[in-house]
Amino acid sequence: MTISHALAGTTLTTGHGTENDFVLVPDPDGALTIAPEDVRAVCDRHAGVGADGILRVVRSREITAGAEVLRESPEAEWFMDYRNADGSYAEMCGNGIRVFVHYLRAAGLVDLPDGESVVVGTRGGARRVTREGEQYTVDMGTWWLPGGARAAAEGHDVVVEIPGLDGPRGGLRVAVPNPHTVVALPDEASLGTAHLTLDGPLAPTYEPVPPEGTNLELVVPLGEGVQDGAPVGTVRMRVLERGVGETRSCGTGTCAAALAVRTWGGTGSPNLWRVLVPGGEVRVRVEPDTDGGERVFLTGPAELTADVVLR
Ligand SMILES: N[C@@H](CCC[C@H](N)C(=O)O)C(=O)O
Repeated sequence: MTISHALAGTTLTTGHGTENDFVLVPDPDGALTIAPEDVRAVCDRHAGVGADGILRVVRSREITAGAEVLRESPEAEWFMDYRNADGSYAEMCGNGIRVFVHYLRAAGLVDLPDGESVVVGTRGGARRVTREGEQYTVDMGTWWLPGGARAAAEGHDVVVEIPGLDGPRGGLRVAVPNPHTVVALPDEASLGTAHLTLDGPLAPTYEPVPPEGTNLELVVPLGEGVQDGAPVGTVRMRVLERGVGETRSCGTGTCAAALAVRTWGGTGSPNLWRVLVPGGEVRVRVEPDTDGGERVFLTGPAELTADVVLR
């Protein structure tokens, strides 16, 4: 690992949300310029610290994307500057933002009593995060189907070839707001046989190719039940993340998975979902928005694991 002088000597913190893991880089005054190769070096699991991505902790006023967020949400003091392990930027990270808020609390940068919330800037806009005991609920904002009503009616708008599975599958694109493609599989056995890798001959192919890339979720709907008097659906999921590879969880991906299965289920499909991932379990809730659309909420845990000083 070669860490540039920009990060050498910095104390970083590692953490995860359902085992989707991150390195937090404190940079409150926006003094750091982190090159893509620095991100790759830190995230390298063999020669670096090892993580699915980094979360730079910076004040919104210190970063151009944060200044835009502040115009809409002046209370968003802190900005989650998320980078995938390959150094690329993404609009939003649903697991990362819970870990980010947990870090803000642990570092004494916010006071967040149980039941209260904090607004955090992201490249996808401002997001309100509410503490619920040891868990956090994120208002992930509005969601949409890039393929529109036609994709909803047909149930898919892209054809995906996934090595390890027998033949092409229909995928439904979901924006939350980062891009996802959700593919349904009939059973958990086929979920296990799929190859999920970003590069080389075993990488999935898409027709049409998503212009901004995509995260890919393979889902197996596991049925519906009732919880506290409300219908709740359950989904098992594996995910191949854009800019990372297969991860043990993806928060925006769990939202996309629940939203796709709910779309396929049609009217009367639950608004509450349990999504089971290799790294644990999260909950996804859908509510009507004031403008006629819908908002999606993600609830799950966050952990901090270590402080690391880079040499
Ligand atoms: N793991 C994240 C999503 C991170 C961004 C994604 N790889 C992308 O490029 O869109 C999550 O928990 O949502």
